[in-house]
Amino acid sequence: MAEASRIIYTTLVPCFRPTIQRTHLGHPHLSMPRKHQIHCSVSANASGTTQASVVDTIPWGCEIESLENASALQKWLSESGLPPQKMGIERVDVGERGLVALKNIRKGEKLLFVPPSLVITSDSEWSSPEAGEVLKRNSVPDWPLLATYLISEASLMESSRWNNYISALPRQPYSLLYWSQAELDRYLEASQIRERAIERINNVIGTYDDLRLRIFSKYPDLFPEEVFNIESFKWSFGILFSRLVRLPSMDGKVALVPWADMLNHSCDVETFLDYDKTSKGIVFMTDRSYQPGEQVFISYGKKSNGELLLSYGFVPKEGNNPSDSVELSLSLKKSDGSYKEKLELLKKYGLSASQCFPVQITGLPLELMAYAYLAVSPSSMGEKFEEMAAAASNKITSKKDLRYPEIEEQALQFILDSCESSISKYNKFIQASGSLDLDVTSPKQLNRRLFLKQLAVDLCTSERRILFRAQYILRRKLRDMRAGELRALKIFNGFRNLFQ
Ligand SMILES: C[S@@+](CC[C@H](N)C(=O)[O-])C[C@H]1O[C@@H](n2cnc3c(N)ncnc32)[C@H](O)[C@@H]1O
Repeated sequence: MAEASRIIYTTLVPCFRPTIQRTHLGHPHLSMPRKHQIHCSVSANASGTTQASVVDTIPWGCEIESLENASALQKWLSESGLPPQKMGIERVDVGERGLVALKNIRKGEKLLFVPPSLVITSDSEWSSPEAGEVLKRNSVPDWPLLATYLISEASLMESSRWNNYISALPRQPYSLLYWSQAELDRYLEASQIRERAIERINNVIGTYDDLRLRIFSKYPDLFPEEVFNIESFKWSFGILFSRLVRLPSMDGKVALVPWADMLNHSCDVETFLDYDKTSKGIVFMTDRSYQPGEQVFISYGKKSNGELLLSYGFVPKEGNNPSDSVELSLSLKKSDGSYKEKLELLKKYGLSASQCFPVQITGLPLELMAYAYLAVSPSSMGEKFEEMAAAASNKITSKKDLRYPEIEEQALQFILDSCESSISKYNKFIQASGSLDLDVTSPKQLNRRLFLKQLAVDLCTSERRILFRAQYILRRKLRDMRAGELRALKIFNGFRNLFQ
């Protein structure tokens, strides 16, 4: 039971991310139309690991480029209380479907006004009230509850009040949840996002297994396995990861907001969705003006390209995302005489012998420097180990800007070595990517592979760009330090000659 609730809990809690604060809710221009993708999925095998299997998709939702369901959605929304809009759903260059200005929209205007009655939250009424009761009695947290709610409502088709909304949702949301283990290994080997995707897939599988064991198996009439299975859960979690918003003015409540969730992400805007207490609706305030025909964007939050690929299945164009970062992994050396002592301190501060830190184009985080100090410090600096471990963690508020001039050069060299070993993995993948498709046997498979490969190449190129910058900064710093040391040595030798 404790293990079961841990699985549900971990599904909801983002994994440890030192330094960068992430906030809210998010394809590059690809040469390949998405409709040619084959639907391939990840499922659990007996050992709990993931494996690839080509399966039928779920029977509801639509192909994302289908505007037919989108017009039924607009009609239903306006009949259900959505006020007249200055935007309409159209096919767009960025994001396939999106909201496009129908009239001039000024900077600073509030748009949308989706009433709470049209918003899906954990408090929404269930078309099958008994099913909702069972989940609430078992204190199922918001995310798994909403995932089950979506499947329950979707399976009821026309009998659900959300039928028009669900029919317009993508049948296969774009997210790494839909990449097989082999695809993740093949295309994302160089990037730490591969581990994040595997962790997320396993969390979804774990959450489903937990619900099945604890609840669904006990109420098979309410939760039949033909409907509530790993395929439908992968779909509903894919929808949640790519569409759920956190509403700051509703105490951070998470919600699916029909209509608003047709807005695509742009790294150039900072505006996000929230509940407006005055108009009593979900709104966003434009931070630029739009002409009729222009696509209107919001921000899904300050997310790296890897995070956008993980949850939303797209990668912004290289250099377009000011919040982009790459995870650099540092590890304690097993040969270190103080390995055990250092590891224990790291654990005390929630860290491990191998730790990832987000590096941005603007520089390296202080936590990473503290970890590097700890990794290279000799046993004679034992009394400093704890402050280094503490500063490497993002859990403390104490001084993080540590400086130990006597080991600074070694620490910087240690980071540079990790950075260069990571760059060589990216180089290997990007160079090999031209030949990755030679073993494809069918045109359908070729299309999917080209599509995934393009996303992976875009991601790896943007991550490597940040590492190149870090490499440049580190090399320059080390060169300056070494030149300074040489100068100091020359001066010292000059003095010594003077006194000889
Ligand atoms: C909240 S939905 C937005 C509406 C979506 N385009 C639709 O038709 O349902 C998020 C999804 O839109 C797409 N998307 C959003 N912003 C994008 C962007 N800047 N580039 C490419 N795709 C984007 C991704 O497929 C993402 O998973």
